[in-house]
Amino acid sequence: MSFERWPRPGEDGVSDASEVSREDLPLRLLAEFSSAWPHAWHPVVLDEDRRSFSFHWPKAISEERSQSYFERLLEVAPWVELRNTKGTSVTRSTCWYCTGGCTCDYAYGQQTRVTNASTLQAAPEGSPPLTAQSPGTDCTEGEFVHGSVEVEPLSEESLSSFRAVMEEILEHVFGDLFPGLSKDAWPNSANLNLYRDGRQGVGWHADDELLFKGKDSDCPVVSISLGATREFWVALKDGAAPLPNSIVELDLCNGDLLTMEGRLQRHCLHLVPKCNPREPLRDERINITFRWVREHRFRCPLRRRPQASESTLLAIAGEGNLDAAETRLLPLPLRFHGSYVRCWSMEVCPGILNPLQQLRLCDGCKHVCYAEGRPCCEGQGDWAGYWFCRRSRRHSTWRLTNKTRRCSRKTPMRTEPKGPLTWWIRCFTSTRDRRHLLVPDAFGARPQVHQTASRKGARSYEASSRKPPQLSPQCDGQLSQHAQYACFLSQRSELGRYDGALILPSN
Ligand SMILES: O=C(O)CCC(=O)C(=O)O
Ligand SMILES: [Fe+2]
Repeated sequence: MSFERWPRPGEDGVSDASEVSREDLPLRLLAEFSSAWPHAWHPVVLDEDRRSFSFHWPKAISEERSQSYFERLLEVAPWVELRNTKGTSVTRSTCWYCTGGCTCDYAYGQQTRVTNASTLQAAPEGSPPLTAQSPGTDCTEGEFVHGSVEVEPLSEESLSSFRAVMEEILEHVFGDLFPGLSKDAWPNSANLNLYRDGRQGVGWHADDELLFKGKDSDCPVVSISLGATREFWVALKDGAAPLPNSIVELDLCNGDLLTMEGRLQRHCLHLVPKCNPREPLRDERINITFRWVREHRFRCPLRRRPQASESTLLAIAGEGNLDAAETRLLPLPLRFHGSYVRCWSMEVCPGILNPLQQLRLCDGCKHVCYAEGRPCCEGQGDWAGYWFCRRSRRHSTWRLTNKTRRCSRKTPMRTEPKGPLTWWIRCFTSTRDRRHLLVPDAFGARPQVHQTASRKGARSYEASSRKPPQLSPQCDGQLSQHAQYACFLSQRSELGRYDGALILPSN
């Protein structure tokens, strides 16, 4: 599997389903209508063959605004808890919002529906909770199947505050951040998700419901993230399951905006994985996915009304014609190739990790995240045979970055190694003797031990060498035996510190 792009349709045994080109059937990307095109946007998936696109705009919404939206939604949105099959745990909470008099409700999976918050009646005082609809299947993982959904009675006040926040968010996101989209082309609905902590998530699924015509036509979605950072994965669909080695992952942080467009819902699945239980429990995260309902339900009054044919809406829905000004394609900026998927190992660890990923257990974090593993890349050279996930690698960077900032505030952090490199290895242990287990093994000969320092009751030892260290399986085994051992490796040069460390298991 190549990483700068997914296999083309029909290549490497993948399905040969390709789509009509954007030249033949115009489709404009949502990002092109934003105020920050192209500089702020990072492509996540750019697959012209499959007409599938996803772009990420980090920190599109200011921290202050995001915080305010988050707090208000947490309090006033009519959250409905979704549970697992046995009803023993909550997988996430959701609610559904529509504008413009639409009364469509939203189906999570095959049967369960959540009532449209625009049509919910405020309950008279003392009335019992509403039990919403029949049990159903949510998403594609058995784990995310849930039983009947309880909707608490809502006060008139909280319902109208909910609508007010949503209107404000719509105005800011689409009015300010997408000035090129006329108001008639704004999304007319949103699905909201609340993940109370890292134990909640959403399984592999596609937003391909009939309401959005996601299965057989272009289907734009704009997702915004508020609160805690969570991972987001996208993969090519292989039948009903994700193609394991095609997973593209990124972190969605407070205020980030992500688009999914074109036929992505037809060819791909996405997921918000649960966090590693060994990491601290993450705080709440709210996600809002704005969508365009295009096939209203039978009982919805909008079904009978003629559909608006606003030209920018036609352009992002792939329904414009070749001559219309709004649907005429803009050339993509040079830095975007026609075929690209985001590849973390190329971005963060060039030369240290092999870019070909496999879904397997990470030698760093050992997190059984999905299908007994996570996307991992093998180390190169002395690191051959060790597999690391993106988070293991990021975790170690965080430590280095913090330390570097404290030590030399005036020296900017380098992202590329410059000058002669020195490899450093550091271990924390409560027993002085244990450094002898690690350090000679790592550097072969007798290295110089540079520092000993006390850190929360544990000592830290550092050793350096001009040659990359060798961590033998034997040495790794010794590390694993001692819970206090956390060892990491970094490259430093005279001119700065290379942001490229790898972390080993701390127990
Ligand atoms: O939480 C997210 O970022 C994704 C939510 C999602 O996929 C959905 O609502 O369909
Ligand atoms: Fe989704």
